[in-house]
This record gives sequence, C-alpha cells and structure tokens, in this order.
Amino acid sequence: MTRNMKKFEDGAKLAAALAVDVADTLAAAINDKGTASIAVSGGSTPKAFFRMLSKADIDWEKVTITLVDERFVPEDSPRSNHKLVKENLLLGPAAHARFIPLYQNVETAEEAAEIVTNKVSATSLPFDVVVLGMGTDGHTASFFPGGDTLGRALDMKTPAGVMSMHAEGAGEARLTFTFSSLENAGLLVLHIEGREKMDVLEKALAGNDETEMPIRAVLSRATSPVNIYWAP
Ligand SMILES: O=C1O[C@H](COP(=O)(O)O)[C@@H](O)[C@H](O)[C@H]1O
Repeated sequence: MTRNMKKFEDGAKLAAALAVDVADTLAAAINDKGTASIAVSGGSTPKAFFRMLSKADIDWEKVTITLVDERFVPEDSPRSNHKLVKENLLLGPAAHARFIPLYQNVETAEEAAEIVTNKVSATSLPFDVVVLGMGTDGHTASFFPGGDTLGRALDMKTPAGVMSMHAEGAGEARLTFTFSSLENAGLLVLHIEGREKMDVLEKALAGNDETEMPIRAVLSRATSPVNIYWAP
C-alpha cells in the first residue's frame, strides 16, 4: 500500500492542481483506449475542484462520469450528489460528457443498485479516476460506520458494482460503489479539506478497525496508490 500526501496553501490551489492531475489522467486514458471513466464524490468539498475540472480541454464526449455514492433522493433534492455534479461539473466543455446517475426512480435503493450496476459495469470499470471524500465520522463513499451492508461493501470478494447502504449517520438510504470497484482506479484520490479532516485522517492512520472508520479500508488495502490532497 502506497500513500502520497499533497498539501496545498488553500482550497483554490488544491482545486486547480487536482483538476490538472485528473484531466491529464483522463486525456491519457482516451489516448490509450479511446474512452475514459471517472467516479466523483458528493458532499460539500468538491465544488471548486468540479468547477476547475469542467473547463479542462479534453475530449469530454469520450468521458463517462458517475458518482462513487449517492443519497437515495431525486435529482432535484438539495441533498442530491447528482444535483451538485450537474450544477458544478457538467458545465461548459464537460457538459459533453456522459453522466450515469446512481439514483433511479424506483421504490427502493436495492432496486436502484441492481439497475445501475448493470449500466456501469460493462463500460466504465475499472475507473480511470476515482475521487473520494471523507466525512468526520471516517466514512468514505457511503461506507458508513454501523452501515447494514458495510461488511459486504468493504469485502474484496464482493464484485464491482453498486450496493445499497442504510446507516444511522447517513440520513436517507444510500447507494455506493463497492470497495472492489474503487480501490484499483488508475488515479485514486482522497480529497479532504480543513484541520478537522486532517485530525480524522491522522486518527484513521493510527488504527485498523474498519468498522469504526471505514476510510481505513482505502488507506490500508487499496491496490492503487492513495493520493491524498489536503488544504486547510
Ligand atoms: O455523504 C457524503 O459525505 C462525504 C463527505 O462529504 P463532505 O461534505 O464532508 O465533503 C462525501 O465524500 C460523499 O460523497 C457524500 O455522499
């Protein structure tokens, strides 16, 4: 397991550097195999990075974008990660990318997980780029402490695809790519900002109980090097 720590003076510099690194990786993938895929996180952290990346001069028509995780809410909900991506990443040149939402208009998160697994697996895996975030409870993607499917989601033997997750700290039901779908990305990034998140990261690195802090699975078991981008 390899980890690279990249510290920046502020969020704007981080966003600019991360956008360049991600765009370069997508462009290289397009050059090598004709298409590229990226799974991004939601939450509050990635907005500035999304805005920078949306301006990248790459062949966006050949790029598939999806989310590492989603709340089981429709696209117009203020809690929707899809809404965040639509308003901050699928703009300008990047509006030409193909976006695969995780939320589906069906009764349950379980049904949605099955539908979206079939859509994504064939075309986009392994991802060329995965950008993870982290909550102050040590969750990443929707791998929540106490989550009902956490053990299966983190198990390397669980096939690549999307699963449902219910957890007290998660609010609504969630959809999340499994660990095995994310850990082998061409470029695997953990994007965190603020002193509090650095403290959480340090705590995660100091222990090994993945049920307490699921981010530990990524930090200790990912096949790909984990590139940690941090700004105060
Ligand atoms: O619930 C979520 O939270 C994490 C972290 O979000 P942040 O607001 O602290 O940046 C995010 O990575 C994940 O995609 C999202 O669904």
